[in-house]
Amino acid sequence: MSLQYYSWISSALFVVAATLSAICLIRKWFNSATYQLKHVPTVGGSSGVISSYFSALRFYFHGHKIIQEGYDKYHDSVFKVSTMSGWRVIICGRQMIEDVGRAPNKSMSFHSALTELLQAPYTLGLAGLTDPYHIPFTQASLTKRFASTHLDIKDEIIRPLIEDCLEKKKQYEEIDNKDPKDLVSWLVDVVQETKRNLDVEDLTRRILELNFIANGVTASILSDVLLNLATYPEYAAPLREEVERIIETEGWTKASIAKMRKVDNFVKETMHIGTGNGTGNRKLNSDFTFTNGISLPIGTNLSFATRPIHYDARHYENPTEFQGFRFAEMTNQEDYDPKLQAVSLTPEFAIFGAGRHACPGRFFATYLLKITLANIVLSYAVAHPEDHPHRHKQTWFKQSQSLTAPQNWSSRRGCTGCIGKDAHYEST
Ligand code: HEM
Repeated sequence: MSLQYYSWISSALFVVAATLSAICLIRKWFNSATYQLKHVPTVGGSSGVISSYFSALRFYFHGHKIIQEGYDKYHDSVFKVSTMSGWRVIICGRQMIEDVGRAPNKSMSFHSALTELLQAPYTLGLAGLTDPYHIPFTQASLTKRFASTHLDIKDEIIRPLIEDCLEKKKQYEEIDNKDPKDLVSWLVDVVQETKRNLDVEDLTRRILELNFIANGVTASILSDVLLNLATYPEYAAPLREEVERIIETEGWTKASIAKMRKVDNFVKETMHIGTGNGTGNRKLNSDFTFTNGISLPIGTNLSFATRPIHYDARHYENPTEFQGFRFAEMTNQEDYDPKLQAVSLTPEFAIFGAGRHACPGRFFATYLLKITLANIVLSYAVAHPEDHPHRHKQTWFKQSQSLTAPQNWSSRRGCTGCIGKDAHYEST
């Protein structure tokens, strides 16, 4: 064959390879999240293929400002931010939050979102997310039983405790029908009732997972409650008066704690004003269209703009000012409106998420926070140390902050890096 013929063949092969590569690239581009989310406005930088990585770097340290900036522009809608693991769509509007709350698991998944966020295969393990039988337990059994048993719940669990529990359980069953009051025994009950395999390592992971979900955030909020009590000592007397009045007639019961509306309010306002942005995480299992017509493609990661929602003057008067009895004062009724209680879910108070995956531990958590605050106001005067009378500023990482103190306070006392009594929260 002639040289000319070989040259023709290689040119033809080159053209075919180049065409196929171009088709693959074009297909990849049309399937990419960047293309599929092109109708969702980008905030915090550009949406270019390379430049979005610079935006993602910026998001690490200015995530809260970027989310506030997006909310200010699109407070009834959505926007997207770039993160190192891809685009995250931030949900702002009331109706859209309700849509997320109502969406079935086949449309959007809380557990897939968590698997990715927490890198579950390397941290908690996947079993707890693929067969989460301990989650409904948190809702039903824990909420029903916590009033009589919350003090018995152990902080730390590692394997001998489970084995000990199994042994005790055997004895209880043999002796009488006594209902043991600890988390391990309750979970063992669920495993046995549902005829699952009793795998000690798997149980240990689930207990650690529940501890991880439950303890950190509750302890953070308790610290924040105490810091607010120290920063605003004028609330101590009315709180103490309420606790004394109620326990004098009713004692320390679940029902008497429920009647402490000022205590409930102080805890709720602490959560309202001290929150970060990390709630309402979902990953779409299929394309999803919100009731306002906005569509998002399968695979999209979502979160709520929790903090800007809490700081929105359309929802709350002077939203960035700490008002310890804000919610009780929103109604003049004698009975505290149940919708205003700390455990209630509304799109304007999104710290516990929304809908079917809203925090099932919130009844237990707020009960613990309230009973602890009630005890503390009776027995202690809480104050900042004399040599450091202000709160420290908070550090942010991506959209989250530790809940122990808010950031960006402007102290009128002029202590740089600290938070004064007269300070106001700033929205950015
Ligand atoms: C004040 C403290 C707490 C806060 C602010 C909080 C917040 C949250 C949030 C935002 C979610 C996700 C909801 C959503 O995306 O719609 C969640 C889920 C969850 N929380 Fe909490 N939580 C707290 C305490 C607790 C406690 C004490 C427990 C257990 C005793 C608990 C157990 C859970 C569980 C099991 C889930 C997963 C629900 C599911 O898979 O459907 N939480 N929590």
